[in-house]
Amino acid sequence: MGVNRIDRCGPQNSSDYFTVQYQKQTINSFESLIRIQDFVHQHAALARCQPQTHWRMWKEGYINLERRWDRVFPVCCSMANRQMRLMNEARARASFDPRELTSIIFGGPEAVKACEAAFTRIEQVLRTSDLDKLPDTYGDLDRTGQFLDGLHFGKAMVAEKLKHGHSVFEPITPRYWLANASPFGLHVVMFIPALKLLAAPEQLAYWLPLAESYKIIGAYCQTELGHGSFIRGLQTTATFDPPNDEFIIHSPTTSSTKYWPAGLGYSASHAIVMACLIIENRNHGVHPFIVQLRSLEDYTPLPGIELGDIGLKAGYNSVDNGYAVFTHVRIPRKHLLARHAQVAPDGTYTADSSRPKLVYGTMLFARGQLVANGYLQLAQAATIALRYSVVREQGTLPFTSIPEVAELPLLAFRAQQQRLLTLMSRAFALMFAARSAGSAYAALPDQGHTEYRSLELAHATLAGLKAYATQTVADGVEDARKCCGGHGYLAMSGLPDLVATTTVLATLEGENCVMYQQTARFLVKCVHGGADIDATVAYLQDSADPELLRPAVDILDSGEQLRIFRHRAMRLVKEYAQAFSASQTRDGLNPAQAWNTHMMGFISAAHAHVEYTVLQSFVEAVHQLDTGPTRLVLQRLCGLFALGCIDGPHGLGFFDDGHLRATHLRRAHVAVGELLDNLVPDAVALTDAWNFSDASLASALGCWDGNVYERMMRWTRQVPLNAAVAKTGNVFRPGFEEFIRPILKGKL
Ligand SMILES: Cc1cc2nc3c(=O)[nH]c(=O)nc-3n(C[C@H](O)[C@H](O)[C@H](O)COP(=O)(O)OP(=O)(O)OC[C@H]3O[C@@H](n4cnc5c(N)ncnc54)[C@H](O)[C@@H]3O)c2cc1C
Repeated sequence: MGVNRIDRCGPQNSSDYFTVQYQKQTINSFESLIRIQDFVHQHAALARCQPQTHWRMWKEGYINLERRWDRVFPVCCSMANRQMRLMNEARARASFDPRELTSIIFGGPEAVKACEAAFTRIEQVLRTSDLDKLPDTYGDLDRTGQFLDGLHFGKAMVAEKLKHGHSVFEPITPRYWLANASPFGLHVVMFIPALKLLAAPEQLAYWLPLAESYKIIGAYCQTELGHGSFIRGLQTTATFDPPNDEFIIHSPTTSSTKYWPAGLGYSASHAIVMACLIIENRNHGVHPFIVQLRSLEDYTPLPGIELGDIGLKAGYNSVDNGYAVFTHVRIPRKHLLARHAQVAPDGTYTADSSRPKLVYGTMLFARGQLVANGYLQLAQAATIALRYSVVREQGTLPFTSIPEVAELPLLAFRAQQQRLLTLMSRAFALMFAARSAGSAYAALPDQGHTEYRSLELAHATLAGLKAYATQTVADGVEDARKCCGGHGYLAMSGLPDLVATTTVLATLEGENCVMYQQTARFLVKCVHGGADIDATVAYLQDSADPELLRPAVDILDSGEQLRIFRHRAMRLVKEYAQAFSASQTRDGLNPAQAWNTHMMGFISAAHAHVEYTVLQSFVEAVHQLDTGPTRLVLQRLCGLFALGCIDGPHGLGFFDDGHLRATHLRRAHVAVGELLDNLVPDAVALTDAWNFSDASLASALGCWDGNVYERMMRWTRQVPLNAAVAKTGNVFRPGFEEFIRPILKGKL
């Protein structure tokens, strides 16, 4: 039998928890799972467990499942249909142990365990682990329903954090969306970091404990109807009133209405409001003020403050992005966050010289969070599409007839392999790049104004990486959706949600075109920079290095690839820096005109620089691993990533100065084919390595077990429209009586 014992280990008299232990050598194959099926089934029936579908606890031949029983039961009971067998066979072809890679992704076995435990707990609270049930979010949720859903998971995230003291759900939601999707997400991602960056010590001592214990809930209130990217254009005013020792927060125009801040509609009690500081008719520029929005007793808006939700969006409807109109709202003087600028009772204004940059440090921190977590959604989309491509069989290759050969799984087609495994390679590339950039923003909230130089570097690094990462993620998620054909367009595939929640990342926390330009400005400065230029950009001064200009030899070698990427970045940055100068000296343009003339070039140059650093991080991360199958699979992904960039939409920059030639491209095509041949057997194991729970994927196409068609039909029958109509003789009465019958009867 192979099963030693099954014990309850949950709350007394509860059938929810079990410890299941199997003998070491017997649980190492699919067959051994099938053998224990009857035993497991019998015990499940005795315990009256609901059969639900989830299994991801296959470890070292010994399993100690201190987890919900429902994760074990169904796979054992029903691992019978063709799709599940295909999935199982594909999984068995892996050349490496996915748990080893999981450990690399999440930072060690203990971190993996803690993360799994957090997900298990929160999925129980949210009741999302029953995969026989159509996820609520794919039912009939209107704007209000979606917001309530957001409040539900937002509250669970807060409770999990406060009770278990971890940060798993600070940057992401239980679906791996960015925390911006929770009504309380920006409280952690922007409000608290803004306090840490902008409040004076005594202010921090007062506000931080309130915020960290959720006695207040904060929003970050910057964007207005009329201005987002151009922060100096904000119009909300904070006028100092010395006799009363107060500021008066006011929205002087319609376009100054605060519009977009997450949680501002109905969730936040307080906000950090970015407003122009006016003292005796002099505008000192945009400053941060802490403003109480609602009564902490009954949550009514305070006098002079109009608040509301901005309505349905393309995504993120779980959060109440809101608007605020301030009409002469008075706040105490000490509510100006005064770490970098102060107003004395007599109206004397003092500020650090670096204040203008530091004020926007909060956005830097938020960008860092976005870079550090955005790739997870790309990995989710690749997981769904790869798993689906393993079990969906459709058609054959040209020149074969159906009786001759069985239909092929989608992943047998080269195009599908290349598209999806390239997406997988990009998810890893972004992950390693995020890690390398991590140190740039991790320390930000605690930095003082003395670190201005490192702030400038962090700003330039994160701006470009934010743009690169978010575009890669959004494009990739959309391609994964397309790779799933019609079913990928169904909400229940999980992909439309991923598309909606990632497409916006190009816009929020700094629009991507604007971000690339900020990096470009820094790079241009570095070309002419002094001796203390940072190591990450020092190559821009290497013009005399003949090594950089040497024609490419073996583009399959990672060292050579790095050189090629560096060459492209250096050439583009210098070329546009020179063009920028020439437009001024030769053509008489002023700097703004010259910049505008070459804007697209600067964006390409910044993109090339970021892509070089991303590849650099990937190559370095692979080199640091011990030799073995896991390193080999990552090395192949790294190669696929690099060659995919050369052959991608931005690849022209490698060729247009003749550094790479058509022969290189042909060589790259052959090499990509070889890499794919080696990677396809590892496709499912790569998806497993990310360790996404089925509930977090919420996808009928992408579950671990491969049971796609049965799950799709089970969920489809539960679609509220179908469930309701089933009760009325399977006729949609209102539709039939009012619209269909008149047509049929000619009574229009
Ligand atoms: C889901 C979501 C959540 C948000 N949450 C918050 C929040 O919590 N708090 C908050 O304060 N705000 C929030 N925002 C607002 C967000 O920060 C802004 O929308 C964002 O910064 C983009 O600014 P914008 O809307 O002014 O775009 P615009 O600047 O108007 O951009 C429009 C177009 O103009 C181009 N453009 C603009 N300037 C330049 C330039 N200098 N050079 C070249 N091209 C340019 C852009 O590339 C873009 O193509 C949120 C927005 C969204 C969508």
